[in-house]
Amino acid sequence: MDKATLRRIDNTLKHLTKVSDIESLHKSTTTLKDEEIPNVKLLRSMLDGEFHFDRDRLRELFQSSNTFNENFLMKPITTDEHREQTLQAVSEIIQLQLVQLSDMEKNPKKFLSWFESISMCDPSISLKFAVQYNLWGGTILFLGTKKHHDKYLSDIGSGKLLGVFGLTELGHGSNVNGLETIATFDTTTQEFIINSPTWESQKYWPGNISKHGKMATVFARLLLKNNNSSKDMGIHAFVVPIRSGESHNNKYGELLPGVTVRDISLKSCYNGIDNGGLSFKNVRIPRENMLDRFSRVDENGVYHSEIPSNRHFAMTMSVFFIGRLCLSLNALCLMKSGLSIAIGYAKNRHQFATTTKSKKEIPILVYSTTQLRLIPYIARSYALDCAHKVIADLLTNNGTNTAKDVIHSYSSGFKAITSWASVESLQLSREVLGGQGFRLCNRIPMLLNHADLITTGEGDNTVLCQQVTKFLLAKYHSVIKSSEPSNFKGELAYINSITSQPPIIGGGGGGDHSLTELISIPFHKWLLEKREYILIKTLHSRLYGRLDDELIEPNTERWFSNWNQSLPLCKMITKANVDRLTQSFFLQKINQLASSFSADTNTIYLLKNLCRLDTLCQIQKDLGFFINNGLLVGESIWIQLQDEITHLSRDISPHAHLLTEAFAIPNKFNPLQKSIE
Ligand SMILES: Cc1cc2nc3c(=O)[nH]c(=O)nc-3n(C[C@H](O)[C@H](O)[C@H](O)COP(=O)(O)OP(=O)(O)OC[C@H]3O[C@@H](n4cnc5c(N)ncnc54)[C@H](O)[C@@H]3O)c2cc1C
Repeated sequence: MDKATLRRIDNTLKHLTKVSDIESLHKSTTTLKDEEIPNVKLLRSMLDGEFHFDRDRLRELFQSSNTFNENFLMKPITTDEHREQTLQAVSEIIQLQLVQLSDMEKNPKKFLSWFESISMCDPSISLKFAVQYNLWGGTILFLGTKKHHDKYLSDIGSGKLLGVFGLTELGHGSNVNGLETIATFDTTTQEFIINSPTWESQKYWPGNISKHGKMATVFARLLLKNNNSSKDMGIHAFVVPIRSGESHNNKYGELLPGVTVRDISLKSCYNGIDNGGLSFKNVRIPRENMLDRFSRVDENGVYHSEIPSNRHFAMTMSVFFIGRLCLSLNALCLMKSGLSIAIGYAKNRHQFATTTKSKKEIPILVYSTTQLRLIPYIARSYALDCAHKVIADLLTNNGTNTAKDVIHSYSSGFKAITSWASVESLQLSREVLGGQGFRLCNRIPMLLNHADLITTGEGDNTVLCQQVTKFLLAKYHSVIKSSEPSNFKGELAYINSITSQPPIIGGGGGGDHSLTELISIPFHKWLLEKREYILIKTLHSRLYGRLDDELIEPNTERWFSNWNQSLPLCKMITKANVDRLTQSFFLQKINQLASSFSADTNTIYLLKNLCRLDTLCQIQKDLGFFINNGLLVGESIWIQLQDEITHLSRDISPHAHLLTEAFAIPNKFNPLQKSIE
């Protein structure tokens, strides 16, 4: 052990002897009494949910197996060593047999819970699963048919057949509809011929490509002969073998003829994943390798499709919502991990005394600025955790009844907002650790880099916000132009019951908001609903013109110009939508817990305060909007709001360590805990 680590252990132990001081300082700043300590077991049971046994088995594995030691944080290791360790970790998780690949479809709640748990260790491990199960396995499961399922799924699930998901190209990332890779059908040999016609058309970024992958699902433009020319049928997915079986020189096999691979090598994160570039020259695959759930090519080269050509691409892409939700949970888990470490540090790190006379330095968690850096994000973690659980319930209980466009919107919006929140919180956690926050062994900088990737992976957040907005706008437009222009349904049904005045909660009088009102959950709900509605209405009138005015034709230059000017609104609308859903879903889970046999009033009280704090913080981020629209009034509203957030954070802070203890991050991944052991 190096000297610095020993010093850290020593300091930590010293700090631990001062627990009573910390408690007394906290006591003076809290409104909760000692006997009102929340029940950490109850909190943990809420977060772990119904698959808590599976989660515990994973935690035991991470704690006991050396494969899960994060060697790359302690000393330089080679990229190859990291990649092999990641693969070994994947294999040890698979051996537990906690989920089946088919659970993505049959039991998404179980799959999502499992995915969040595997996000606790080195993030390369969960991303390796995202590639192997969600992307490579997911394309076979969701876009393939029985023949593909029978042939591949079992070996993909067991990790025997490692694969690649080749969608993104060097030239096209967000705009995947512009891909250039080509699949032409040869009727004489009954084969598709795969080609990368340009440098930009190489598949770029796929994990498992540089080293481990044997096969790939390749998204390519299907070209079919039409008299003497060829007709572009749009983007379709094909299974393409890329490596041979084990060879003398290489246990992962040699590249097959016509396949070229480039290694992307070191990145700022996920270095346990072998990302790379992949291109094809006249690679032939049999006709049955086309993933034909939605469309197929018969032996005469004739195309058949279940769905209209203009919907084909959207349908193909819509099956990936589960992968996006997994990454969202990944970001959430990184945020929880960072908060666990930062709270442990802030509770034990002492700087300055309260008075010049006093020799006793106080824990930095007592400072309101430290509380404000961490406690609102603990609240956000609980709120987003519960929201993801409600979405998982919807997917599992309603199955196909939950409309695809709703799920696409949820997965896109929540992935965007959760990953942005994760990056923000990890940056603040890093700052709370001061200089220690730069040491890789303390995990925070590593977690931050990984959370950052999730803002881009599985769809760039900014682009996803446009998709959420388009979904909401279309719903709004269909009602506005209908014969019942005020009868909103489904996702917008909340608009029907928004009152013009806020719910009256002991009113403040004189135009100011009373404290009761400011912390009132129904008032928060009203504010969130109003914001989303006003934003959608504003964007709608910008794009379509006023109702009695000329309509602006969609898909025209004028439309694009308006749309482009309005893009900042897309981010605001997505945030407003996700915030409204988050509050509603969080309350749903709190109420569920409150009605359970084991619930106690103190824990429920604390959870409701977390809900209040989370919503107030989201409102504060958009304060200008609320004031400008007359939803929040009074000259001193800005300081009232800040004070309320500060007070709530202060009141919750004595329980911060219990709240993060309930995240149950294994000690191995908590550097402070590790040194105490
Ligand atoms: C570590 C890693 C692993 C990956 N693994 C895989 C994999 O296994 N398989 C795979 O297929 N892909 C993979 N990807 C690719 C990933 O999905 C893409 O990086 C992502 O979709 C974004 O595409 P891009 O990088 O080309 O960015 P671009 O699309 O070029 O975006 C660049 C910027 O332009 C902005 N922008 C683009 N279009 C618009 C618009 N219409 N309006 C406003 N702004 C816009 C974006 O917001 C972004 O800020 C991986 C990427 C990384 C980094």
